[in-house]
Amino acid sequence: MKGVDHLAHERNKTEFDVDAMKIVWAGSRHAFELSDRMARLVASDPAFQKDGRIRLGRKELFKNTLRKAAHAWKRILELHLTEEEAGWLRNFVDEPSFTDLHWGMFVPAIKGQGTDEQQQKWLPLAYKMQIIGSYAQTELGHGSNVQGLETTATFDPETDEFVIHSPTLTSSKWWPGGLGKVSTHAIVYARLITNGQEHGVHGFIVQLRSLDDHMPIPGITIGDIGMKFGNGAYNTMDNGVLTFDHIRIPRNQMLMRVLQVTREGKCVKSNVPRQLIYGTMVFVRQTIVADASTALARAVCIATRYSAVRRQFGSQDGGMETQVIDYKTQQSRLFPLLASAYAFRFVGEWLKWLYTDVTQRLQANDFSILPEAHACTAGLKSLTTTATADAIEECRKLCGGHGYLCASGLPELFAVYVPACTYEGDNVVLLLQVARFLMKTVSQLGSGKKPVGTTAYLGRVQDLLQCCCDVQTAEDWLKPSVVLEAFEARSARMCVARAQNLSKFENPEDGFAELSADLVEASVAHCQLIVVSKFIDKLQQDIPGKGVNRQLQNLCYIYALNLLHKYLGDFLSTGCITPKQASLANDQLRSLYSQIRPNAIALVDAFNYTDHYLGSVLGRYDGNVYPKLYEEAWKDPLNDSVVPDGYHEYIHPMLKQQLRNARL
Ligand SMILES: CC/C=C\C/C=C\C/C=C\C/C=C\C/C=C\C/C=C\CC/C=C/C(=O)SCCNC(=O)CCNC(=O)[C@H](O)C(C)(C)COP(=O)(O)OP(=O)(O)OC[C@H]1O[C@@H](n2cnc3c(N)ncnc32)[C@H](O)[C@@H]1OP(=O)(O)O
Ligand SMILES: Cc1cc2nc3c(=O)[nH]c(=O)nc-3n(C[C@H](O)[C@H](O)[C@H](O)COP(=O)(O)OP(=O)(O)OC[C@H]3O[C@@H](n4cnc5c(N)ncnc54)[C@H](O)[C@@H]3O)c2cc1C
Repeated sequence: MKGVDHLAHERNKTEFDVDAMKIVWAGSRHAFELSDRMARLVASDPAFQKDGRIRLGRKELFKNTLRKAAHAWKRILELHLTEEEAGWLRNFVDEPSFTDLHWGMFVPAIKGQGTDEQQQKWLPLAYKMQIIGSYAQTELGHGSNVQGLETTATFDPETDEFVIHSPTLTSSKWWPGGLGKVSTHAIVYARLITNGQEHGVHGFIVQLRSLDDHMPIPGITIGDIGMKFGNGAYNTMDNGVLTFDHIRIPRNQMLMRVLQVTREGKCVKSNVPRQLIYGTMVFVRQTIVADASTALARAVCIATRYSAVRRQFGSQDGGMETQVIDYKTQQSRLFPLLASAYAFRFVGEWLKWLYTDVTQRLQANDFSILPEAHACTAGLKSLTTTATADAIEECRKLCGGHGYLCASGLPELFAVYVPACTYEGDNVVLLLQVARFLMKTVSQLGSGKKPVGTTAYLGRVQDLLQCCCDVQTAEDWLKPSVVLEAFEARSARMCVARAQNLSKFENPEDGFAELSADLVEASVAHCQLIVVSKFIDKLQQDIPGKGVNRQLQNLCYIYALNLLHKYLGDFLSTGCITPKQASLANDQLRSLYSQIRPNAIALVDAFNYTDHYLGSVLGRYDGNVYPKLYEEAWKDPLNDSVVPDGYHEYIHPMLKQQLRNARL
């Protein structure tokens, strides 16, 4: 059987309506149709082809990215695409570039932190790309500790200007994407100083380069910080270094939604909380969660299709060998990742809803759920990006040797994805933020303050500390209430135990530092509970399509029970479940793998990825892996000549030398 036939045969086994699942995956029919149209538009345009990207040198690679970004903008204007359509188009171009920062951080920062007048002035310029913006927060010396940033913005009342200055080497802005070679402007985060007094870190709109000849504004030193991990990958981005030598900007270029500086240099607080200065990060972290499911789904799609095509061992009577997807070990590694892709999709959908809700409340001066929004975006960003980065590497291994070839698409996907564990907040630092939120919530339980939202379960802490898991058979693990209670009890018990340990310290900050590794574990448990509970919520919705809900149920329980298996130590040590119940969960997991198996290919087809977007010979929709892999090898520049360049200089003399030695 050829690879092509393998996948056709697999698709015949499907037990659910794949087109209906495509809509579930996309979020709505509208989102499906729009993303499908944009994916095809990009895939059919030769200007967006990606072949050979990994072989380009840095300069060529970067210029190629500039060309694609310009072409994308041209098509957006020609086709009068909406903002939503344009976003999808850029996504399918599939190449990190300065436009990510412009649309993803510069524009949102002005929207979130700018006053109405500032928005009216700057947004039209940004929307028409008459200016290109970056987000310059991190410095050489500080990234995580935002309050430790050193760049200063000193108000000069004589000229009604701020003087932006880099007082030390470590105050150099370092990392901002799009900054190195492209951006004309940036939101620069700096310590505000007025009348000799410091007022914390704020954002300022600063012009960096001339709009006529692109030269840096006098007093600004700017460049790229150098090559990053992997070929192609994130090297299409010009992450930059930037220093200021007393650069003057008008007073009205400080983003003043949170704090206004008057003509006299007086600081006037508005009614919005200071934390809103961090609002852009909350927004981006939320988008990163949605993107995690996309990246994970790509890797899983490649590994699943290839696992159905690949055969090793097991031939009987000269018959065909076993498809590697039929090995239980392969299933136990692959199917939880497939389930995670769906789980992250749905939690991403929910997080988007939460973000929209918070934004609307903020507009109505209701700031009550800002701490929860911060904890959820920080925690879920950390959980989903860590899991996705690990999963991409696991998918590479699931594809055996061929997974290591760039033609598999996995090395580049890994290299481009892995910094997501660091940018927008180091994943451990973010989990510590969640831990602070959880410990605060637990400490307030005695005062009668009822926790709401994702921490509502902590309001039932007494019950959860005593509850006994009610599982007697493997089938009992398919009850949503049972699974939910196990995850809630585990998280509640871990939080309470950490809070009790913290209370033994005289100084809470000392305790927090000493127990930080344990606290991070409690944060992970809490975030996993959120993902499980949002998946279960999804199952309660009316989901149309033959067999679709059944598949989602299977995936949901695979996600939950695999976590239970992986974090068994937590569940057993907190006494939420017994070893016997854990063993039943494992039995159920194996049964679920068997049920998912015939649907695996259709479940990845539901992601609706074009071959262009996947960029993988192993993950091709038609399964025609071997002929294409063979063809691909001959495209390598090393194969341009039969005898390699360097033969006469290095190989031939060596061989001759050996011959001479042999004769001696
Ligand atoms: C083959 C494939 C090829 C190509 C592929 C193509 C495409 C790529 C594919 C995949 C890529 C995937 C996704 C890409 C999508 C987007 C990303 C694009 C680009 C990335 C650009 C990156 C940008 C950046 O990194 S910008 C810099 C980000 N920096 C950080 O995140 C810094 C982290 N630090 C902090 O956030 C904080 O300072 C802190 C850690 C929270 C520390 O604060 P601390 O408590 O010490 O002190 P504070 O006084 O500051 O805070 C006290 C108080 O405030 C509350 N708080 C803190 N933060 C927030 C917040 N954000 N919102 C609300 N409240 C907040 C905190 O809880 C305290 O509250 P209490 O006082 O009540 O306790
Ligand atoms: C590809 C990429 C793109 C980026 N783009 C941008 C951008 O556009 N704009 C921008 O402003 N920035 C950008 N950044 C910077 C990024 O936001 C920071 O690198 C990130 O926030 C981490 O900060 P850091 O580098 O200071 O790490 P550090 O904080 O120095 O982390 C080093 C180690 O210390 C640990 N650590 C730090 N603090 C604590 C603590 N309190 N407790 C326990 N452990 C701790 C961390 O877990 C980590 O293991 C980008 C970074 C990358 C890699």
